[in-house]
Amino acid sequence: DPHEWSLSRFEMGRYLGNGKFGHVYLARERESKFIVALKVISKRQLNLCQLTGSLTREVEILSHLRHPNIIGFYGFFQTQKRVYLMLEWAPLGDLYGLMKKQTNRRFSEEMASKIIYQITMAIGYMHQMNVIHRDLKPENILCFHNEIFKIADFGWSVHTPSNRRKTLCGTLDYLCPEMINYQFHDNRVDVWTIGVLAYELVVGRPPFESNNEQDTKKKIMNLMFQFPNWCSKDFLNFVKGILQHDCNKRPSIIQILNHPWITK
Ligand SMILES: CC[C@@H](NC(=O)c1cc2[nH]nc(NC(=O)c3ccc(N4CCN(C)CC4)cc3)c2s1)c1ccccc1
Repeated sequence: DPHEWSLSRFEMGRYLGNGKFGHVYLARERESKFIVALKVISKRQLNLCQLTGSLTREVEILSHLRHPNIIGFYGFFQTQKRVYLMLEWAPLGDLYGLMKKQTNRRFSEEMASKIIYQITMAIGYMHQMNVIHRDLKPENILCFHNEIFKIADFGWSVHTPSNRRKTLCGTLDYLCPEMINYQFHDNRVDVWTIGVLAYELVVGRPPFESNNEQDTKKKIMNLMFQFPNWCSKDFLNFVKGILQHDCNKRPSIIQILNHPWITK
């Protein structure tokens, strides 16, 4: 581009919302009139929480990922105090807001299945690029016209070494299962979240929801969740297949995409 990106090249629009370490605004590039979502992150807050690394990783990851169900990233610029990410504009807001507007504040199984299909395609692409998202939830999925949905906010994503498991210590041979669960992230964490997301979109609340963290953790560790009686057999089978403690028993991305609840 003829000259550097800077804030002066944009007309700032309305405030759209906020996330962990920043806010997002609508903005229009003056010459081209191109609309973007400008994500503004304060460096001070990042430094305070030693999270500059996660922003660098987010920019690094976003600039390498290109997929129809991952939010577009056009570049970034910074001032003394802030970093600005130029992101694709999603006109219908996030999936959490859209879900709350549905009848009974939840989606039909048919609609939820379409959403899960698109998100799973994006996750599968990310895993091929050795990236795990780690923070999949309705608030981090943005909505477009024609029932298109895209993953946003890679603030907690990391690169995984391809197929090798990252542990903090020693070889896997001597680690007991619960230690393993807490000692490394591999891309099956995203598979688990696809199951949680599917449940929330269809039922209207997450499977292990409780009013305090301990109870939620207890429900997760003991796999305590039920389905309302109106859920289909395929749906029960889909979610139960994914929400398994032993990550080796969880389906692969391909198996998820070929499940009857997705393909029918
Ligand atoms: C997903 C969180 C993440 N967000 C992004 O990266 C985001 C990137 C990006 N692109 N377009 C967006 N659109 C909106 O935020 C939006 C919000 C509400 C809207 N409506 C309200 C309801 N109305 C009926 C229709 C219009 C429409 C668009 C967002 S958010 C983030 C993370 C950290 C800091 C800031 C933002």
